[in-house]
Amino acid sequence: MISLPLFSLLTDVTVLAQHGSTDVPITGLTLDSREAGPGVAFGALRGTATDGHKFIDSVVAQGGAAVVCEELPAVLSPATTYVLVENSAAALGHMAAAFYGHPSRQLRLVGITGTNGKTSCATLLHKLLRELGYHAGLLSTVQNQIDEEVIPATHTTPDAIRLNALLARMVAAGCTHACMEVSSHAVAQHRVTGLHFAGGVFTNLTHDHLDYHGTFDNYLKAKKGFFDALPKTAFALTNADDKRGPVMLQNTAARRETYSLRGAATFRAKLIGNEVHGLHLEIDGREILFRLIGVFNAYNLLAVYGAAVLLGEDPTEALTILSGLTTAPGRFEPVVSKKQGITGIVDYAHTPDALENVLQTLLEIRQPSQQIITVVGCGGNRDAAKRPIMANLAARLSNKVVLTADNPRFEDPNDILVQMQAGVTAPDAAKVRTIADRREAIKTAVELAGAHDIVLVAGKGHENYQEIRGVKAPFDDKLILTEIFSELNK
Ligand SMILES: CC(=O)N[C@H]1[C@@H](OP(=O)(O)OP(=O)(O)OC[C@H]2O[C@@H](n3ccc(=O)[nH]c3=O)[C@H](O)[C@@H]2O)O[C@H](CO)[C@@H](O)[C@@H]1O[C@H](C)C(=O)N[C@@H](C)C(=O)N[C@H](CCC(=O)O)C(=O)O
Repeated sequence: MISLPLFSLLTDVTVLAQHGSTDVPITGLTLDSREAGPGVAFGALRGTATDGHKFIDSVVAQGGAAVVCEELPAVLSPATTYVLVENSAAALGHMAAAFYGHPSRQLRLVGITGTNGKTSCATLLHKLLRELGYHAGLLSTVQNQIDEEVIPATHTTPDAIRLNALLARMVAAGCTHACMEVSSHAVAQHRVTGLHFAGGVFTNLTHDHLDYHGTFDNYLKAKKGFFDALPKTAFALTNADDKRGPVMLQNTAARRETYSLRGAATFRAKLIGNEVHGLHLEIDGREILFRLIGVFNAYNLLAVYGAAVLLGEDPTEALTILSGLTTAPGRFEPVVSKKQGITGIVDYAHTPDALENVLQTLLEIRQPSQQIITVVGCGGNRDAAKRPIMANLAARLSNKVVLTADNPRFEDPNDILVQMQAGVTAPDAAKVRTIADRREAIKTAVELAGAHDIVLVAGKGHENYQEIRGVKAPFDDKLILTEIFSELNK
């Protein structure tokens, strides 16, 4: 069991005031009062739904050893140490890193941020490092991994305590490298504060999460905050073809590097072919055939290749391994019905940009006679502004569309569908139907498809549940598509 004096966790924290001894031994950290008890230090965070400061008294009543807060309670207990800081979340980031022995300093940690491509890049880089012979960890939306061991993920980027605990497990398992997704929520909530990165990668930035960040500018600043905090020993690798790529490199102390499919950059690729069986790229003068499909994956491959080279890996070896890799679960995953000749594609695309990318890719690689039938919904209690945009895109870029429910959460799926439909303009309206039941929607799409057509089921990708009114019921697009194909084959 870890037991460290409180003062040793505060080395990187600016303490404004303290009440009680910082010699007190700390055996655990928490940001949730319900987990507090003797030996535990509680960080009072100002959340989105409530203010953690409300729970300080209950932490004291439970025997909590210390409280880190931005505002002291009116009455202080002599049995608890209070540490006043400007930002509890940032302080907790530093404390969590110190509590677990700064595991990120013992790893070559690469953080990947951007609206789309984070999971694919993190997963591909992890696979590449493993194939190169390293012990490596992965923190992603789909799953966390220590070498082959899979640890379920609850967040894209876990909170600072869980994050450092996982990194410490990686170090204990002998990992030398780790790849992680860095979400904008994580940056804004200081989940990555206190981590030492060997490199940061930016993929792209488009409309998402405005429900949380309020404005696009705030969203951009959250992403940029990650690059601003990189140390000068790190590399900052950005997509030069994305409008916001250059912004990420401003004011960072890290070494600035770029990748591009269009112009001058540290890592350059030329698209030679983009077909159903894979991509044909020329990278740094070498022609390579990859198993991954679509221009968006050309960007992902280039980002991962760049990161590997910046980590000191041999370019030829990195490209040779990358050429054989496939993508992350739920990313452009094919489910083929041989009997009917229909190709199902399950993809996590749940943002306008990602949906457009997938549909553009399908338009590029399909045969002229193949129709595209898209099934898509939008999540409840999340960014409502994207709903009409996604329906509009689906209708414009598909031959037929079935709008359906995603994870409705606490919203009525029919209300979400009405908001989606509002984005469909007159000539496309005839292509669109709405079926709130997602299974029925997928079945209808398959019935609408003729031999050799493509059915795209977008939005949920690897998820194996559908979240309705706080309950996660089993639901797996890939499984359901497979079942529907075999039912029709009977
Ligand atoms: C909107 C959001 O980001 N919420 C995150 C946030 O919770 P919150 O601010 O809502 O917490 P709150 O309920 O207001 O409570 C405030 C504080 O009081 C504490 N509390 C609360 C009740 C109590 O009895 N005692 C107590 O101490 C809470 O532990 C918290 O520290 O801080 C929590 C602790 O870190 C997170 O678990 C929680 O993630 C929620 C579950 C979530 O769904 N987050 C999503 C939106 C998210 O973070 N997504 C990104 C990826 C996005 C993407 O790219 O797709 C991710 O990195 O996963």
